[in-house]
Amino acid sequence: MSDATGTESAGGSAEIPAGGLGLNRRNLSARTGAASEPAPVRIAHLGLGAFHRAHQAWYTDVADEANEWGIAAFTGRSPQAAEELAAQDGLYSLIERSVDGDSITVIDSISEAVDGARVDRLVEHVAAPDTALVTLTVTEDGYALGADGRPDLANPSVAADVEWLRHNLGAAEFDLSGAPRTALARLLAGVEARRRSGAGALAIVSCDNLPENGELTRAGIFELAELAGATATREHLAEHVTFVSTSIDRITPKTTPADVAAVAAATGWRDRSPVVTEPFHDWVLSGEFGAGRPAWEKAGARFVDDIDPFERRKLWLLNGSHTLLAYAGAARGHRTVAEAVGDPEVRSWVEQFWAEAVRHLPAEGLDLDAYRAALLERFDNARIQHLLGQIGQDGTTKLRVRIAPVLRAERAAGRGGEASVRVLGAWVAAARDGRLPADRAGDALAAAAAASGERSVVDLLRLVDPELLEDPAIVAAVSRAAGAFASV
Ligand SMILES: NC(=O)c1ccc[n+]([C@@H]2O[C@H](COP(=O)([O-])OP(=O)(O)OC[C@H]3O[C@@H](n4cnc5c(N)ncnc54)[C@H](O)[C@@H]3O)[C@@H](O)[C@H]2O)c1
Ligand SMILES: O=P(O)(O)OC[C@@H](O)[C@@H](O)[C@H](O)[C@H](O)CO
Repeated sequence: MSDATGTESAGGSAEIPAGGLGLNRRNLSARTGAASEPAPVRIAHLGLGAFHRAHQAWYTDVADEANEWGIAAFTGRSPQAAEELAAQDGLYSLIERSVDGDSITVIDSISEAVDGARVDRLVEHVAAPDTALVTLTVTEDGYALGADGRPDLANPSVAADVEWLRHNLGAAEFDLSGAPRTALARLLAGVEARRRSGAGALAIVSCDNLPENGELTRAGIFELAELAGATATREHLAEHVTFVSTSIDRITPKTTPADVAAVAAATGWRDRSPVVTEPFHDWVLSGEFGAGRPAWEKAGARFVDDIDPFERRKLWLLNGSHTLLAYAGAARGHRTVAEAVGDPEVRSWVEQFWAEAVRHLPAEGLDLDAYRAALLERFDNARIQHLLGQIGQDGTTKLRVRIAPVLRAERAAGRGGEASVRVLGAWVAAARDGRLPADRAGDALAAAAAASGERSVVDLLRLVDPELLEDPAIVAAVSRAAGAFASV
């Protein structure tokens, strides 16, 4: 349902050229003949970031030729992305950036862009009978779950939200003055409103880089309902709400001022909020959609019974090697994925890590050799400026799901897992040297890094995955690897 202002450019300066046409539905319709009315909202989305706009909103845009599936997209923490997009009627330019040039398209599947603090609006949309699904890209941190997968009550926002839910889910009307702050609590309030409105089935579709993301979301929401003593909401969840697991893939870096200028120069649109992504895209989904969904398969999405092998392939091979590059590549002075993977030493570390990981993936149906070759090509695309500093954020959570499972599997098979150990060593060295990007573990991470000698390795690894400490050889090996990175 998008317009067709496809065009080619090769990027530009950081200046927005004077003039140009403001991007909004009236101007788009006048220029291209596209429908000027937004599609009716049938999808609510939490986490209006770059990835949602490059992935789910793009899939919906391509699939929804009849303009029937509009998205109401909510930011998670700051209103800025919603304000910028609302000023453009939800429209934005998607820059598909290949090694040869840019292809730019206006995406119009977001019908409403809303500040996440507007919990009233979210609740209204989730309760509406026309709404069929809720998608999420709130980052791994946004689920606010502890290492045991349960709501992290040590997080003050979660504790406050449980209190709010306890007082409001059973009340005749929600008191939104102290409305929930965390994504799952907001969603649970919406589900309770949907129960009251008598609307039927709803599918909740997690699109974050987490293993078993559907099941994790399901367990987190059920546990919140339990903590809030919300029996009726819990029963409604069990009867009417399904949780869909997904493996999602499209490398999407942060937009830069140069990208804004490139759109203006290539298309004439004055767009404050474009998104850059790679041409590659993949979406594998598993679960029930009781109230329907867009025909995402028209854009290449696949629906499978067992998502686990796809999920592990992507999380370990792509995200695992991204995490490797973020610490081991950065230690060698590299700034972006393409720079780091262009360093033959670092590239060989990536290949070694992949060799460890693929031993624990099914050989059938995953085409692992082709997948790895394609990954190298994607990482080599130097026109995508994917910053290692961005990828390296929240390493404790990411190492837990991307590296630790491979290392544990290698050790269980009687091998050393040297390539996985190297990633942990690079991360430990960066933590000790104060070179780590921001991490949700904050003070605990700083305290662990400040401990002396092997103690710091033990304390740091505990933050990643306490199970790693059950094998003393891992601590010794990570200490040695960290020593090697400290001297890089
Ligand atoms: N960017 C990619 O290449 C990519 C690819 C695959 C999957 N993903 C998944 O999508 C997520 C978002 O990536 P992005 O590129 O859109 O990032 P982004 O920074 O552009 O957007 C993140 C969104 O999540 C919200 N958010 C952040 N922290 C939150 C919190 N604690 N609670 C609630 N909401 C919160 C933000 O407000 C924003 O709306 C990633 O963390 C990852 O799980 C990203
Ligand atoms: O988005 P994050 O922070 O979970 O991880 C950083 C990258 O590894 C990730 O965004 C990949 O680019 C993406 O998963 C590719 O599909």
